[in-house]
Amino acid sequence: MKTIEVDGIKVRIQIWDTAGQERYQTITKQYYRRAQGIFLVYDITSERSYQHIMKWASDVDEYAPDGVQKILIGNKADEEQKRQVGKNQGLKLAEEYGMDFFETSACTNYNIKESFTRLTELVLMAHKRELEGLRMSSADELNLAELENDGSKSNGMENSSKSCWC
Ligand SMILES: Nc1nc2c(ncn2[C@@H]2O[C@H](COP(=O)(O)OP(=O)(O)OP(=O)(O)O)[C@@H](O)[C@H]2O)c(=O)[nH]1
Repeated sequence: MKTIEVDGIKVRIQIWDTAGQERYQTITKQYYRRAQGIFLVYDITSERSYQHIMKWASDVDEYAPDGVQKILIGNKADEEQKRQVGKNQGLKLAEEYGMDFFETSACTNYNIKESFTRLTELVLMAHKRELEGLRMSSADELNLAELENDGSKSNGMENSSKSCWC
């Protein structure tokens, strides 16, 4: 659990670090279901981990809720001398997936706060959009109900006037 401040609002976030190893995949997938935001993390010193992002992204598509917010992370930015994945490769992949992208370092703390703040911001914005959507659709339903009501009133009047004619 961590409390961070986004646009002056204190937000308490719950962070889960899922296991990357194949043998834990069955358990890992269960965590996706309740996630609101997901970091897809590769290691900039490992081309292989970058190639694996596609697999992670398709798992997320399959198991995470529709509106889940995602950010691509290239971690170990402090290990420049061992770099195998260019920053442009990260940016390109993130663009393909329509995600934001950060290079980070858990060692030096580079971009850690920034990426968590951004993901939280995206989750909050998505939540707000969802609430507005719900409010609008319930307003539509009310309008429809009113129209239907009016319709039945006018029907009623027609009927009552008809009954007068008889
Ligand atoms: N230099 C450097 N090393 C890092 C960084 N982040 C993690 N490491 C190291 O990388 C190794 C793996 O880190 P983990 O946090 O276990 O990686 P993980 O992806 O969670 O691994 P799984 O638990 O198998 O999913 C450890 O030795 C860490 O100390 C970083 O930003 N820079």
